[in-house]
Order: sequence, then C-alpha cells, then structure tokens
Amino acid sequence: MKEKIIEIVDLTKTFTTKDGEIKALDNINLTIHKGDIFGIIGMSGAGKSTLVRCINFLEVPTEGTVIVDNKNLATLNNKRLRELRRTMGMIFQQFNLLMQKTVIENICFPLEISGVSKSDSKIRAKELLELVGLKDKENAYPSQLSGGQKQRVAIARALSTNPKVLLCDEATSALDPNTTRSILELLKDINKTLNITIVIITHEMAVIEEICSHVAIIDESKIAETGRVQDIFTHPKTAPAQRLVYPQGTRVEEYLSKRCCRIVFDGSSSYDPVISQMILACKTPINILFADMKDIEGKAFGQMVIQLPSDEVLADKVVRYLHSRNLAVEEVDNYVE
Ligand SMILES: Nc1ncnc2c1ncn2[C@@H]1O[C@H](COP(=O)(O)OP(=O)(O)OP(=O)(O)O)[C@@H](O)[C@H]1O
Repeated sequence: MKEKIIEIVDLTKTFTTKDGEIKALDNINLTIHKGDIFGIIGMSGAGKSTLVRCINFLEVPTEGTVIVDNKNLATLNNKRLRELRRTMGMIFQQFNLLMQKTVIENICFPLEISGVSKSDSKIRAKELLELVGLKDKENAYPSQLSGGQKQRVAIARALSTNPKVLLCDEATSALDPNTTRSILELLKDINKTLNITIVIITHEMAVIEEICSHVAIIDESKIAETGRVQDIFTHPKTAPAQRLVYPQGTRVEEYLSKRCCRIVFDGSSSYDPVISQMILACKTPINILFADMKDIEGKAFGQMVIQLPSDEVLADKVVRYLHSRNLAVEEVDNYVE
C-alpha cells in the first residue's frame, strides 16, 4: 500500500462576497498517494483552483482538514507553513515568470530567498535547466522564449527547492497540442525519475488520459467520482464522468432505440484488426456510430460506439466475442441522464 502524501477530509470553502456567500467547495474528501500523478478535472467554476489553493493553504478552508506529508496544515504557524509550501512546487497557466530577470535568475530566485548562497543556487539552477532541456537559454529573458519554453523554466523554478509535490494549475491550457504533449512528457519524466507526486488541475480529459494514474472529477463544488483513470474511463458511473468521457457531439440518445455498446481500447495492438475479425467471426455486419481512436507507439487507445445487430442472439455473440478479446465493453443503451 502506497503512503499518503495529501489527505483532504470534509473540506468546505465558502467565499463571502457583497452579493452573498459562494460555496466553492462542498464536503471534499480526497486522498493522494506518494508517486501518483493525480488529475483533478471539472468545468469552469467547478472549484478546481480553489481546491489546489487549499492544498497549500493559500486559501484557508472554511471547514475540514488538509494533511500534507503527515502534517495538519491548520496546526502550523506561519514559519512552518512557509517551510511546508517549499515542499510543494506550483506551476500555472500563465507561467508567472519575472520578466525583468533572465531564465537562470528566475530559477535562482526562490533558492536565494530560502537562504541558499548565490553560487549554490546557480549550480542547482544549471542542473535544473539541463533537466528541462533548456541548457542553452540560461541568459535569455522570458520574452525571448516560446510558451513551452516558458513553462519549462517555470517547472525548473518549481523544482528548485526539491519539492515532494508539484501542483500544476491548468499548466498546459495556454499551449498548442504538440507543446502540451512535450510538457506532459516532461512531467511524466519528473514523476518517474525524481519520484515527485504531481497534482494536475485541468478541464481537458485528454490531459488526464495522457498522464494521470488517478483522477477526481469535480462538479458544482463536489467530488462526483474519483478513482483510477482507467476504471473511470472504461466505466464512468456518474453523469459528470460520462459527460467527460463521452466526447462532445456523441449523441448517444439518438441510438437509444437500438442496442449499442461502447468498446474501450486501452493499449491493444493497433495492428490487430479486432473489429474486422469480429465481423468475420460473428458473421454479421455492425454499424460504427462513433470512433475516437489514436495510435500511440503502435498501440490503440480510445473508444468506439457500435450498434449491435437487432437479432438478440447475434448481438450477444458480438458482445461475447469482444469480451473474449479482453476489451472493455459496456452496453450504452441505458446511458444518458
Ligand atoms: N476569492 C474569491 N472570492 C469569491 N469567489 C471566489 C473566489 N475564488 C473563487 N471564487 C468562486 O468560487 C467558484 C470556484 O472557482 P474556481 O476558480 O475554484 O473554479 P475553477 O474550477 O478553477 O474554474 P476555472 O477553470 O474557470 O478557473 C466560482 O464560483 C468562483 O467565482
């Protein structure tokens, strides 16, 4: 059993504004284990940023407990809280670099304010620049860098104090898809090589699928569903999870009069023509209603919704065949809220 690094118990956060009270988080319970890449996903306004700010006590919860690395944050004085925050690096959508400082000065800055000498800070900053692939940019200014490079500097800066946890608030939302992929690869690498727990706040399911091991879906201030990404992706139970897993435009209700099933491909060989083989084996045509597949290094990931034959015996045969190929199969005829 992995050790817990972050534990949130019965957390509620209410903001008082001139227009009344806003309950941004409502009775949140969440456990994140050491070494996880944990995604927190939800629509705009669901409460994601507030939750991440409660994890490092930049926002103090109205009710409930936050335990990080076995410390109850509510019991820490300001000095110990600052020390604890140093064990949690943070990166943001807008990078938040100091524009008047060079890349290396940006990375040295948190080290120097935590009391590390100028020369030691520089040595550490150079190591980090190498780690994030920006060795040749130490004297550049942020304005001379691309979005992806700026985020790499922000990651290096966040790692400078050797954190145990890296909190990423929409860290790839301002980046194009290729740059997003390369930043996610870098985060995966950091998680693996430095054994840093990563918490990723996002509104994009693709980010979760790409790198997270676990996910919590937050909807209207509450946790709707939490668990392993693979389990939630293959069997989303709640309406908010289903909305995220079924891509926009999948109007499953159109097919409700027919028996349909959703097949999840989670890494079988792309070269294995499983659908053609199924048609040959079951001797029946099937209608593909929706497919959203991608090939990653020769493996198929994604999902497909097929309409089953109207003959019940044949339909059962198709479902049995798919199960026999070890694919995750879910009938969707009773899906839709
Ligand atoms: N300091 C604040 N004062 C008042 N209300 C706030 C404050 N911070 C957040 N809220 C409100 O709390 C709710 C949750 O906001 P939060 O920023 O956590 O959502 P989010 O899921 O991160 O959204 P987004 O993806 O758009 O950033 C919103 O209704 C927001 O208006």
